[in-house]
Amino acid sequence: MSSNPGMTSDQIAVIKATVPVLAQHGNTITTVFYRNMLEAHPELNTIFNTPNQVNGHQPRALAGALYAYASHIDDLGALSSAVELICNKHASLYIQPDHYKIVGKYLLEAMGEVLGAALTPEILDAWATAYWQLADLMIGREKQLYEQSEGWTDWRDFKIANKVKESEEITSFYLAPVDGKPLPTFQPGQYISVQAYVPALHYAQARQYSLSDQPKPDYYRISVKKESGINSADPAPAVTQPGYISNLLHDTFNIGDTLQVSHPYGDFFLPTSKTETSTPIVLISAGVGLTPLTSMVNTLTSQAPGNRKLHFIHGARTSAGRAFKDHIDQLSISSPIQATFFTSIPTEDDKQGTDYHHVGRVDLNKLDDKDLFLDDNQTEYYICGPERFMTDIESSLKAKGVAADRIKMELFGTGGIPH
Ligand SMILES: NC(=O)C1=CN([C@@H]2O[C@H](COP(=O)(O)OP(=O)(O)OC[C@H]3O[C@@H](n4cnc5c(N)ncnc54)[C@H](OP(=O)(O)O)[C@@H]3O)[C@@H](O)[C@H]2O)C=CC1
Repeated sequence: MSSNPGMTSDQIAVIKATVPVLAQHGNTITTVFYRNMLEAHPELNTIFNTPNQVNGHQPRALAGALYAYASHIDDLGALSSAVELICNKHASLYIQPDHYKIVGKYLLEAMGEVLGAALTPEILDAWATAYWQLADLMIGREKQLYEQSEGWTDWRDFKIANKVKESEEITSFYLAPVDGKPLPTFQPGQYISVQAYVPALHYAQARQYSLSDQPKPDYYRISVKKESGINSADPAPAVTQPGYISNLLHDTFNIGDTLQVSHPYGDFFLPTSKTETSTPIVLISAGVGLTPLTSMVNTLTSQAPGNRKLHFIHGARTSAGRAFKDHIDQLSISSPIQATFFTSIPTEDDKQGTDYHHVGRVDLNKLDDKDLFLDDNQTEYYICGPERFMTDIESSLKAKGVAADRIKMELFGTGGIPH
């Protein structure tokens, strides 16, 4: 049965019939779309991640999103978590309704350019209706998110109040608002966008960084990995060239410098209902994926130090590459939390039991079931790190009998069109 009251059954049938066309031509359509739109509207380059344009990640992701939308046009509920993720990211970039007009125009034109006469007036009409149905839904959700932002509805100037090296590659930036007004709280796990002018591109770029500390009224902390562009461990790397913003932050931004920052957003978070109860929590991260989970652990240990079961599991390539090492060690002395560390490459100086517990990548089979709190069917699992890491850990938890709704993670990007 169709659950799409905004379109006629004929239009829905037409969209479904275009699914194979999108499978074949989707990437070409979105590549042409971005090229034409950014040529006509160069001011939009600040909104889109330029390296992801160059390496084709963004056109592939959009093609995957269009494919998913067409495939589920009669079951829009299946898309709700993807739409929520995208709307949060859009809100953190201050996307406005006028942007949807530009995107709609160039997307439909790109379909025409690539498909030629195969794009009949009937198909074009169905896609125009489908586009605006989704756009209106997203504009509405983004409006709600802006309304919940207590008047903070545009980029806000922040100064770097402190810059602290946390590991070989990760440095924390303490960001304080220039206007000195108290900051809104956020849910641990959420991110902010940080925008800065990139001299090499001659325009600004924005990136999302998870907030890595518990909410504080006077600063937000982000902890940024210097992206060298080498990421051979990940078969579908998010980064394939040196990161413009992460390298600028590490190399040229210092205490006292100004950046533009968005209100916190994001739908991967530990809800207040969990911080205030004693639900057992297992946090599992790899690499810089520990940042949102560090916000969660700091919030949990500051709010409910009592009887909660909390296990922080983290994998890093080396112990020198492990951020917040002393902090987590201190927390596990003063609070009833367990901490388990995996290291891929232990050095001669590393001591097992102190610097690491297990050699290799995070492997839940090396831990006892009781240390994963598997006996409690309320336990929640929060995972963050490279995409393949997250899906592997998810499979491992499911194989141990954990229900899908107790496993939380955030998969950015759609991975393109399935083959
Ligand atoms: N959603 C969010 O809020 C955030 C997400 N992230 C995500 O985290 C990822 C970046 O992590 P980064 O530090 O660059 O990762 P790295 O590639 O540097 O790897 C870090 C650690 O993860 C291990 N690892 C890599 N791939 C896997 C895998 N498939 N299975 C198990 N372990 C693995 C590595 O093992 P080895 O040494 O063997 O390679 C290493 O120990 C990005 O994908 C980023 O998007 C980061 C911060 C916030």
